[in-house]
Amino acid sequence: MGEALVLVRNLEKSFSGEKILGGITLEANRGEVVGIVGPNGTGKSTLVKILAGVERPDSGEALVRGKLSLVYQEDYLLPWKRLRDNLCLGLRFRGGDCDSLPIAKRLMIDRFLDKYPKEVSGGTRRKAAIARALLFDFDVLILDEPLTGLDTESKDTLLSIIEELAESGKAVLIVSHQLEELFRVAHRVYVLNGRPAIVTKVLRKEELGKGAV
Ligand SMILES: Nc1ncnc2c1ncn2[C@@H]1O[C@H](COP(=O)(O)OP(=O)(O)OP(=O)(O)O)[C@@H](O)[C@H]1O
Repeated sequence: MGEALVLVRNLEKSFSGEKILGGITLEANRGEVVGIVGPNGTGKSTLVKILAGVERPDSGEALVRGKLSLVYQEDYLLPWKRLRDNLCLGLRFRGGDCDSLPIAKRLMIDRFLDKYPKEVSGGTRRKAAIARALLFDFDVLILDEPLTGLDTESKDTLLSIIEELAESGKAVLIVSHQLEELFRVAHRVYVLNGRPAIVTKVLRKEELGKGAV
């Protein structure tokens, strides 16, 4: 097993006195694609925000080793910047060249690069948010509902990219309700359930896709 790049131990979080996360423990290793599934409101996005450092846990640990790139459930594209400039935020930060963007071509959004976010479809905005995250330099990629709104070809492309990232030694953590697609790429899937949420099942590669949830 590879080195753990995401480590969550006994993580607890309450909002307004109500416990949402009731002691979550999970990990994602170098070279792994790990899924998190669970009903609406279980606390999956809260877990992602704690890993990102934008929410503070009440107790327990949530660690990311190395550089993190993240796609939130909301696209958070800057409305006053064209897609190209949105995509290039990370690249320019590192002094990179933004003229040719192969990832935009691969995700089939290259013809929209001169448009503003409000001028393109929801699926195109989603792919732009994903492309922006992929253009950062990272060890760990966390994707919160990346497949929502994507057409079949775009989903297939994104799943191929995710597999390649894992093969190149990144850890990829995906929150998704799209179980069939998630199970195609995940090495392990954590099932969260209940209020407060706990991990009720861990599905391994060999069990995935067999109606195990
Ligand atoms: N900042 C906050 N303040 C108060 N309550 C919050 C806050 N953030 C999340 N919650 C509550 O915590 C619960 C878990 O929300 P969260 O968005 O993490 O769930 P989720 O599993 O990602 O849901 P979904 O599948 O619908 O995306 C919800 O009841 C939500 O209203």
